[in-house]
Amino acid sequence: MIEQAIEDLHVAAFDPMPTPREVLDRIPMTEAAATTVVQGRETLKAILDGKDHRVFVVVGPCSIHDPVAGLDYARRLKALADEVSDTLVLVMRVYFEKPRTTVGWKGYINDPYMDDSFRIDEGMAKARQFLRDVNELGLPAGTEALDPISPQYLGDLIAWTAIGARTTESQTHREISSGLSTPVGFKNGTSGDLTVAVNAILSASRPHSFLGINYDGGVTIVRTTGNPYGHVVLRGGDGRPNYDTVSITLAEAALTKAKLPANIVVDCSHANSYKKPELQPLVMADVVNQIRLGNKSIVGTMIESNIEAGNQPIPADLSQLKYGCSVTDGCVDWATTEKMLRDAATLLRDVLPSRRG
Ligand SMILES: O=C[C@H](O)[C@H](O)COP(=O)(O)O
Ligand SMILES: C=C(OP(=O)(O)O)C(=O)O
Repeated sequence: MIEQAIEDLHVAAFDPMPTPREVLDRIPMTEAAATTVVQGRETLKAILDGKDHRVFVVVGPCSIHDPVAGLDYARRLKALADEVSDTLVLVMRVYFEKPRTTVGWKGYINDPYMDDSFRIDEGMAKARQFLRDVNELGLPAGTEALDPISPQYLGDLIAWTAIGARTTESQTHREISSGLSTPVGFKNGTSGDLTVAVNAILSASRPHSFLGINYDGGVTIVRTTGNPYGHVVLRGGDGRPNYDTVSITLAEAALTKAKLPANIVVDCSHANSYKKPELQPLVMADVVNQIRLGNKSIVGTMIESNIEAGNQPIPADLSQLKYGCSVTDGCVDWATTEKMLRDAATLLRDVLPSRRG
């Protein structure tokens, strides 16, 4: 028998991970959190069905790295959500998994201590705790589904899911989406290609059978029924925005041709603002203006926002981290966020009720 190893040549270790059931038992759903999740999902579905005239806004940090600052942000957002609730439905961006262009910190689940210790076991529990805390405030949460196993640990606390620009074309992510309990926004590709997002909605709306794990961590064949609440998220690409009226009209046409509802979310960040956070208010204002001028397809927007503006590199000495400032993409600060949302609510208040018929 050949003596040379032929398997796991590039694997350093297989470390244990608690099962979803163990984590759910440790951090169980509460009545208050469940109410927020259910109401959040139902409201978003009603908006996508054209039955609720409001616009939803997925707003919050590019990534969560400090739960204390994250909850500070969530409390502010909840107060603002109540203030604008006749016009806007605010969903907090609670992103724990970052898809990197090459390499970099991959988020709070992957490396919760930001020291390359990669304690995914602890990160998952901390992420669940944070999500439960946010929901208990009465604020629904939106996240990016990146890892195919994570939804088993966190999915019950999520009201809206994004599939990112780097994974919209991935069959695995389309399969997962077909079984998710939330509406799913598919980003256009990083090149700006919208076809991948339209194809993703079509794929995710159908039943799939694929490999996954159950709550006890056993390998299973997951059989899904299909998700009817897929929609596109325009985030720009290839160095060009795609929130202008021409791009929106082309997106509407692409959805109609695919016999899909013309439901569009505009991401004010990423390539739509050339990754310059200070440009996000211009994108938001433009989108609000389009709605005021009669647009019927824009159902939501996304804003990357934090307590402090901009972003910071992760320092070797973590005590040097600036409180409430992003360690991934740059964000608008809290004062700007309040202004963006209050202005939008004021400008949309009169036009929304008659908008979607
Ligand atoms: O929103 C987050 C980032 O744009 C995404 O994770 C890619 O980041 P990167 O290009 O810095 O790796
Ligand atoms: C990674 C993100 O966006 P995109 O997939 O559009 O790059 C994000 O919103 O964090």
